[in-house]
Amino acid sequence: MDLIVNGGKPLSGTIIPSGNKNSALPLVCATLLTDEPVTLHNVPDITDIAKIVAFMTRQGSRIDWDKAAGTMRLDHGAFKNELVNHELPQDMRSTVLLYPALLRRVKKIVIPANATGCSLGVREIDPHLEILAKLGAVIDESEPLVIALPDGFRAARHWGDYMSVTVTENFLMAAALADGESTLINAASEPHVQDLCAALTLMGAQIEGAGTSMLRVRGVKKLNGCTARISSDYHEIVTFLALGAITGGEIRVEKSLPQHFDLITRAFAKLGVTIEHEGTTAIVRRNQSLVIEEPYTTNLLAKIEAAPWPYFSVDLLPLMVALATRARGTVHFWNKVYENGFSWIPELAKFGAHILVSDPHRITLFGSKPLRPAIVDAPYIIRATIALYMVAASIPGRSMVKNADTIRRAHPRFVENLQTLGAEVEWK
Ligand SMILES: CC(=O)N[C@H]1[C@@H](OP(=O)(O)OP(=O)(O)OC[C@H]2O[C@@H](n3ccc(=O)[nH]c3=O)[C@H](O)[C@@H]2O)O[C@H](CO)[C@@H](O)[C@@H]1O
Ligand SMILES: C=C(OP(=O)(O)O)C(=O)O
Repeated sequence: MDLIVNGGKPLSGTIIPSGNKNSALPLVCATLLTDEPVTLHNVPDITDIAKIVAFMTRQGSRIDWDKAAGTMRLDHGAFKNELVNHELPQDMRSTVLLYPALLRRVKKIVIPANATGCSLGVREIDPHLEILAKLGAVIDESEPLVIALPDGFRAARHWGDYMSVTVTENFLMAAALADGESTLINAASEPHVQDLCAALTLMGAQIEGAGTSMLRVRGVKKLNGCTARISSDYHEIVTFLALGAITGGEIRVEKSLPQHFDLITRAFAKLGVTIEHEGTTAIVRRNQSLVIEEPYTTNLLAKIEAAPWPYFSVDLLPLMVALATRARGTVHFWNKVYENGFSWIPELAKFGAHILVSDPHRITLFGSKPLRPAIVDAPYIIRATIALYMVAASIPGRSMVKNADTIRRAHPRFVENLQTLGAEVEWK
């Protein structure tokens, strides 16, 4: 579906963000590690979650999802210990998060070729196979790849090549039920990884080091049911603040997470935007200066660089790129993670933005150039699609972001939320 945008109006109002997709997905997958019922609050009504729920339901799980209340009760007591069909959910990275629980339950799984997620980059499967093998899985290198878990998970020490979010989450889930103490060095520490640590702890797991790059897990025999809450989506909080700034409106986002915002606030400041926090409400006031900060060091440009947490998040980078098209000055963006992180820049240029792509990881953006409405194609990258919408929303006239459905993978009621802020936008 396409987004039809009549831009140029300031967006103002108050938003309550939904739950973070990247917290909700590992938490829903972790519930499969126990036969006791688990209740999750603040579950976002998004297509990635719907796909996992459909898979679990086909396997016999009982799942009651009150979408309006955001509450989900999962009971895997009747989950069949053979796969009904061997198709795992498609076109989403989080399918990999089913591996630890499925290995325990069905002992052998075929790895789908397309657990690749969005098109930000090649999404490697090797680090997943490596960690699962360390923890006791056996990889059969036939075509297609098959992983088996003949004797349950066993404890291990592993030092990953890099801080991978889903590899760390798979380590936590497998090690929680391994026989002994496991260690992961070079672990990811994103807020969603911290959420999974907290939820597994409520289920009885013994985890030390949550939020750091070294995790220690003492395996337990069994995990129990619990009630856990999914955190507000910081991607959504940043999206709405950036939308206020780019359109010149005033937006307040409630249930924000100020403890995660130091560097995010700093990135906004580099683009001439002040973000205020009143308790758990984040605020962008109307008519921000949108002047890019100049470093004191000569011959340097303002720079926003994204890398694994606690660096600025790669998933937020497109939102800052969009904002910079309206800011006066020049800024350098560096995506240290994904080799296709800027593949959508030619679409942004269709609005008239001036951007020099230095290499697949780095761009220089010359801001405040005259922009015009355009018809652009969305990439299969959630926040790059939102970034294209943001720019369209800031330009008077009718633009179209084609094939923008990818937004629904992570953001429920996105268009409805925009409309409450006064946006003229609709799905077609
Ligand atoms: C469901 C989920 O939670 N998805 C998120 C998760 O995906 P995911 O867990 O797939 O992302 P990883 O952290 O594994 O990183 C993705 C890719 O980036 C490359 N890489 C990453 C880090 C690094 O230091 N060096 C490096 O080369 C690797 O090729 C890797 O395959 O984390 C990504 C990085 O925050 C986010 O974009 C995704 O939204
Ligand atoms: C990259 C993302 O998701 P996935 O890892 O599922 O592709 C994302 O949420 O931006």
